[in-house]
Amino acid sequence: MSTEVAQTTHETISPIFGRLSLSSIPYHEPILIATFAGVAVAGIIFLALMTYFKAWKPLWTDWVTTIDHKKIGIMYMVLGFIMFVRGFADALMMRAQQAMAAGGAEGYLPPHHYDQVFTAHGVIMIFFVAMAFITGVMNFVMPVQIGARDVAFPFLNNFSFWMTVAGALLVNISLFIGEFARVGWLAFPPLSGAAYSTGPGMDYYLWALNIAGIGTTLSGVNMCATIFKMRAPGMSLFRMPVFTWTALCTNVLIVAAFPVLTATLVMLTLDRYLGTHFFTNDLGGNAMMYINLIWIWGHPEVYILILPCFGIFSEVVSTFSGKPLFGYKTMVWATCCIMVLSFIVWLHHFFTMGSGAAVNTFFGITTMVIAVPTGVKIFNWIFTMYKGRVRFETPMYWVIGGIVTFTIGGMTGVMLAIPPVDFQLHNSLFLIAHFHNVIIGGVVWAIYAAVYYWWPKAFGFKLHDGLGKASFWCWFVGFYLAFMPLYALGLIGVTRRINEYSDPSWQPYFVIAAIGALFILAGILFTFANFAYSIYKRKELACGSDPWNARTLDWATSSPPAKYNFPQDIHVHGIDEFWRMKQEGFKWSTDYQPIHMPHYTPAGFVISVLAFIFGFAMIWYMWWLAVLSFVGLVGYTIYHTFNYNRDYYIPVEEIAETEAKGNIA
Ligand code: HEA
Ligand code: HEM
Ligand SMILES: [Cu+2]
Repeated sequence: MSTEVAQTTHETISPIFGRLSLSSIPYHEPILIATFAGVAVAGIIFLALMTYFKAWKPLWTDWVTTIDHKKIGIMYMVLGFIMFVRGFADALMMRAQQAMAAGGAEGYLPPHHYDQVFTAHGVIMIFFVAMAFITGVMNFVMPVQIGARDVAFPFLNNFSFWMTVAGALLVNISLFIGEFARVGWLAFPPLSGAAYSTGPGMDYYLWALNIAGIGTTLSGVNMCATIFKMRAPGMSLFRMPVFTWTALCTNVLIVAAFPVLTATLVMLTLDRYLGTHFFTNDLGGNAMMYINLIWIWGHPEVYILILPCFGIFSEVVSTFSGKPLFGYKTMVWATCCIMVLSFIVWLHHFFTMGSGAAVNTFFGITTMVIAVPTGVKIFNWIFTMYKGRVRFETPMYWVIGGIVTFTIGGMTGVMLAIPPVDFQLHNSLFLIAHFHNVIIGGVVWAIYAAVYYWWPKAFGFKLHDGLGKASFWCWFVGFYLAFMPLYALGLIGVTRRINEYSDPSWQPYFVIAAIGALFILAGILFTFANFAYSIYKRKELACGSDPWNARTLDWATSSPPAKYNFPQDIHVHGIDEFWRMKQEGFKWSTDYQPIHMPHYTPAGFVISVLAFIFGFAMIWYMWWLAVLSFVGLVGYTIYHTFNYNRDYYIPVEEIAETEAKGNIA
């Protein structure tokens, strides 16, 4: 009950501001004040630059209201990089704290702050970095790969994006107004329940993820519909590029798994706000139910992240080896197998919680079985490179480094899948090393590969190769320095989520890990420097529409693609259609037809702003504002359904003019 919460915290709830008061501003925390000052200065510089360059109007008309899948894809990437800076700052803070706090030293982060930092890091990295990145790449690439003009529901796509931003904003606002959760990234009850997590931190967590989760689910529906209904004529399922296949499997997983997350978090929200007892020990509730439900979503979630990245590996490997992908069909079936298997392994996250030997054995074996289709993929990539003329450009560096690193992380995953071993390693730093090993090698570096690979498609010029390779080497060395010591520490029994430790012999490992994080910082900075440098030198780095001599339809468009993607419909005859077109000396004809396109609309943005206000009001118990914003949200949504002016035709003259200019949008 809310009264129960109020009783345990002795909070006073004002009718206007709810439980928000001046004491919610953490002005006694110097780190937060400094961060706030930094963010404020950066914000003022941003506002000034936007005004100076008169960029507000284009920002609104070309980006905020856009329903073009390519622009939405780019906006997801921008969100991902911004949130990555935040998540990585948290990581640096943890690395610094653990390097200092040995043998009685307390370091500089008190426990209540440290706990918020690792929770925020985990939540941000998974939901707003990794998810934003893969959704961004899928948005940009998948529709052009299947020869479509846009996704199936373009408005919904814009709405999904802004809902994700609303969730991300809530997490970040908690830095300066109130606090964030201190419960770990999956918020297990009873710790996350009303009795043990009293302040607003846990409510920030719930509303941020509830709101962003709606965006993700709808985006999953949208992408599935796009792949099923929008493929160019002739593109049967077994002619789809492998990246599109992986996007399909990932979005099927999203549609199947995210509703479970939403339902679970809604039940926890009800426990906290209305005093229900889904996950309490009293009155028939069961906290173990939460553990099961959250992992029934959580395990598929890690494959949601990795599958599109396997798709990126596949596209880059075959392009840079100058060969068709080895074993296309086995690659597709391996992806489908992983998709199905990912739903029957969730219990490996809590072998130690008393399920018994038979159940543990079952889930241990199903988990190990996933190594088989994953191994198929690794060998397919190796055989694609074998006897190919491999070109070692930056995207290929990330991919080869990524495959090697991911394989090591996968192997340690298989070790964790052995229940007796897991009894030793569960919740140790070995586990932390395992998943950073698969996520950084498999997901983050695949995203870097994708950025370096598709950047020329998005903007018409390449990123600088030397800076790209410098970034890669710093990341590569940094990763191994930062995470190999954690395997060693985990094996000697060091647990996760500690902010200090008494045994000084652990300290050298933590110091090495901190140095590794600094190398990673250099790797990140090299890529940001590369963005700036390459934009500055864009004339010199300009390239044609097919700079890598690629094989799939995404490269058949101009760079950047016109807003309608393709001037004519494409008829697909096989796998690697663009390669075939090039062999046959394909040229677009000048016989254009008007192209049917959707209008831009501010509706997605407006609804998401209202959702953000609603979330904020719920977190702070400002009931009047919650009711008002919710009514506004529903009202505006209904109003939007009466907007009949949704589409238009691009006239033939405009297409001819665009194409004559060399196709540039
Ligand atoms: C992208 C994310 C990702 C991926 C792809 C994986 C992949 C795998 N994971 Fe991991 N895992 C996480 C992210 C990921 N994991 C996270 C975030 C957690 C912790 C969450 C938390 O508690 O906070 C976790 C936790 C976790 C646990 C729980 C441990 C514990 O809490 O005590 C286990 C246990 O079984 C496990 C196993 C595996 C296995 C077997 C794979 C396999 O899919 C790997 C398969 C790949 C290979 C094996 C390499 C290539 C294969 C070959 C070259 C063929 C030959 C190989 C063999 C014959 C072995 N993972
Ligand atoms: C870039 C370099 C990174 C560094 C240096 C880093 C560092 C850390 C550290 C120190 C912890 C706490 C470990 C502990 O409990 O003792 C942690 C936890 C975690 N990290 Fe990272 N991380 C990085 C990137 C990422 C990425 C890219 C992701 C996911 C996409 C990620 C996801 C997580 C998660 C889910 C946790 C667990 C949080 C929890 O315990 O609730 N990290 N990381
Ligand atoms: Cu798992």
